[in-house]
Amino acid sequence: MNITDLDWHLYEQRDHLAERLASDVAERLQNAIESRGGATLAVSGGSTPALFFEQLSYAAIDWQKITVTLVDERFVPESHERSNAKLVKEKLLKNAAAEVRFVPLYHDTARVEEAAARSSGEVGKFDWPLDVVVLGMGLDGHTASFFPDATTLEMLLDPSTSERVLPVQAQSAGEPRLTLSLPAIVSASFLALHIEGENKRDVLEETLGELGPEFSRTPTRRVLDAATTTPHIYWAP
Ligand SMILES: O=C(O)[C@H](O)[C@@H](O)[C@H](O)[C@H](O)COP(=O)(O)O
Repeated sequence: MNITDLDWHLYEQRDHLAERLASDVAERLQNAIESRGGATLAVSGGSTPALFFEQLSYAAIDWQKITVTLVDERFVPESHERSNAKLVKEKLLKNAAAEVRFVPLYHDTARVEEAAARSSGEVGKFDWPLDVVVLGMGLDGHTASFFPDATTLEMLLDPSTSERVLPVQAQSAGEPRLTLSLPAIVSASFLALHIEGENKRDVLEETLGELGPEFSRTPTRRVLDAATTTPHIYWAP
């Protein structure tokens, strides 16, 4: 994978990026609805996507035929301030998108592994592959919840797993996580990586230049390398 194998969408301002990403995602979802009667969208959490979610919530598309889920989730209940489901419900599930079907990943189980097994079964009932997946990236090169210090990183990045959702234990993650698996992400018909700021641009360019063996590359690079369609990079300063 190198810079020319990606579709770059660069903007001067974050609000322009949010408008365009929302428009591109909405178009892909509506196209999926027109071709097969439904569409699936998986979004990431964190601090970057709020403006994009707000813009997407106004899209005039057939939201009642769309299912939204998360790329990853912290193992906390929706009432918790760190919940990605909370973020999505506050920023995306409103306006035109208010009634969309949302499938969270968190379950109130004793162990994150049990929650992963339950959500794996639930998202496994979707029409696969997903139509749209929007990823973020951390400054450590993680994407989804594929943290470089995850105890089971190679399992998380296993391209042959049949699991759709996996549990994650990683010191740097803050709490146990739930994440879509690598094949669930990279098989998306439209795969977008949404990053903002110079630091993340530098991290991305560094990871694209990695020459070491595959297993030593950052998780973001491993995902981009495994993508079945040309990944779209959305960036603003
Ligand atoms: O649960 C999460 O935190 C996200 O899904 C995660 O993968 C996120 O995309 C990156 O950590 C970037 O987060 P920021 O947007 O906060 O920089």
